[in-house]
Amino acid sequence: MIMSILETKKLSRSYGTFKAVDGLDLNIEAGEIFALLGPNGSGKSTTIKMLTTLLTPTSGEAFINGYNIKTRTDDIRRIIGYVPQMISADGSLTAYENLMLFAKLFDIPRRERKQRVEEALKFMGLEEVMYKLVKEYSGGMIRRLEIAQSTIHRPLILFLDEPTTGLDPIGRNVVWEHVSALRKQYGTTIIMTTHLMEEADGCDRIALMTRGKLAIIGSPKDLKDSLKKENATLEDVFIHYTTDNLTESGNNFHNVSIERKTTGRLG
Ligand SMILES: Nc1ncnc2c1ncn2[C@@H]1O[C@H](COP(=O)(O)OP(=O)(O)OP(=O)(O)O)[C@@H](O)[C@H]1O
Repeated sequence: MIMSILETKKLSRSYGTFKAVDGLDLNIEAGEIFALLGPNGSGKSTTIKMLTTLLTPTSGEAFINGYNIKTRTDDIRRIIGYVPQMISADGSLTAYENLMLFAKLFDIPRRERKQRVEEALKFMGLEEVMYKLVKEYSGGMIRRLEIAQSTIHRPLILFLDEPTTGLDPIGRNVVWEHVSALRKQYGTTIIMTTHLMEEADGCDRIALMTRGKLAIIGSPKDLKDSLKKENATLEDVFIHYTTDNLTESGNNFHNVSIERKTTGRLG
């Protein structure tokens, strides 16, 4: 039997009476590159925050490497890395100094720190700029530094919240290459949120969320095949599963047709 490295059972989180994540069931295998996809406000970041122990679930359960996220937060923090949406590197320090801070934070033994920091910077392609101030870095370089920071302790799972937002296609590709290399070299499981179909298409599996619930889960091919439409794209999948049924929305067919007739008369 293949062991899941991450499992959630009816995982839920409410803000007041609003259910941001509503009964999420997920199983993620070790070494997968897994994407959480969905419209703004569908609950992706809330899910990541619960799984990284930053937010307590309202109900349901989740296990990471067998540890319960409610009771084993310290154990979980030791085996995960997290790159949030917001910038987490200090611009007034060099990359080397930023990474040294994280090496101390993660209790890397003093005698190993220098070597581990240099290795991590090299792995992310930053060895030539490691003594430059981070405020002089491009967006892509900052992202790679943040990934180096969050993986200095060689976590089993790396969580990335929209890792390539705001980057140009070249910066995006470089970040993506380095993320893939982490999986290849260290077997790191990667769980990311993204709004980019192209990025999701490169993942092993995708969980498409809408209104806090799982709409569909599977490989990019499974998702496209589910539409039973020739040459379906992930964008088609996204629209199909996340756009409100016309009869459910305020702008239903009846309203739209009345509006169009009125527009026609005005024209
Ligand atoms: N601290 C909070 N208090 C109240 N509501 C919140 C809070 N954080 C998130 N929400 C709401 O919960 C819902 C889910 O938010 P979340 O940030 O998880 O969505 P998301 O899918 O990550 O969105 P985006 O793609 O825009 O990052 C949204 O409606 C959001 O407004």
